[in-house]
Amino acid sequence: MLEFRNLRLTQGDFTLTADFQVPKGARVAVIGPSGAGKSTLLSLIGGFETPDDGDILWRGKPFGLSAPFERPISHLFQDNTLFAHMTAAQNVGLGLRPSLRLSKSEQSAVSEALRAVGLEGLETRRPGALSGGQQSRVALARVLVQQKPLILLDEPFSALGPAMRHEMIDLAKEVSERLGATMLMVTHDVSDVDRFADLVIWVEGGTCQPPRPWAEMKADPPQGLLDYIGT
Ligand SMILES: Nc1ncnc2c1ncn2[C@@H]1O[C@H](COP(=O)(O)OP(=O)(O)OP(=O)(O)O)[C@@H](O)[C@H]1O
Repeated sequence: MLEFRNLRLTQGDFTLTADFQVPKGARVAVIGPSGAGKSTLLSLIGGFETPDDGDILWRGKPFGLSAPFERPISHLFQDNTLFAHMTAAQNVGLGLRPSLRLSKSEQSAVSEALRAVGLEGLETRRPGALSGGQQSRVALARVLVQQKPLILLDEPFSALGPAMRHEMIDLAKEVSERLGATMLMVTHDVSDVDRFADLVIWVEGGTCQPPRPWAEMKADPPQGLLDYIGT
C-alpha cells in the first residue's frame, strides 16, 4: 500500500497537499487541470522533490529522504528517455544495470521483456529505426524488466495518436498485472482514464483528493471535473 501522510510541499505561492492511501495493485489515474500539481505529486513519490511536511509510506515504511534510486519505483515519462545511440536491448538492459554488464539471466530477462511487448526480432534496432509506438514499447519493456512494485507514468504516450495510445495503455495494464504493481498515471485524456483506471485521484489547486472509483466519480463528478472535460 502507498500512503500519503499529511504530505505538504510549498513552491512559491503553490502548495500541494495529500493525505490518503492507495491500495496495493491499483491502477490509478491522476487527473486535473493544468498546473494543478499532478507532476509534482509524482515527483514527490519518486523522490525528486522533498516535502516540507508529512511523508510518503510504502508498505508501512516512510520513504523519508531516501534517494530516487533507493525507492521501489519505475518511471515512464512523456519523452520515453531512450538513448539514441543504444539498441532496443541495451536501452532495456539499462533498467537492470547502468554498466550494461549483464549476466546471462539478465540478458534473458531483457529478451523476455522485449518479447512480452511485441518487439521480438527488433532487439538490435536503435530508437531512430523504430516507430513512436515501438519506442514506447521499448520504454515499457524497461519498466517490465525492472520488476518494481510501484510504477509512475507521467503522460507517457501523449505524443502518440489515439489508436496507438490506447494500445500502449492496454500494454501498460498488462505490465501492471504481470508485476502485480501499483500504477499511477497522469493523463489529460478521459478516454485514457476509461481504459486504464480502477481509481482516480483528482488534483485541483494543489489539493490531491483521495482516490475514488472512476465509475463513481463519473456518476457524481466534482464541478472541477465537469469544467475540465467541458460538459
Ligand atoms: N520550482 C517551482 N517554483 C514555484 N512554482 C512551481 C515550481 N515548479 C512548479 N511550480 C508550480 O507548481 C504547480 C504545479 O505544477 P505541476 O507541473 O505539478 O502541474 P500539473 O498538474 O502536472 O500541470 P500540467 O497538467 O500542465 O502538466 C504549477 O502551478 C507550477 O507553476
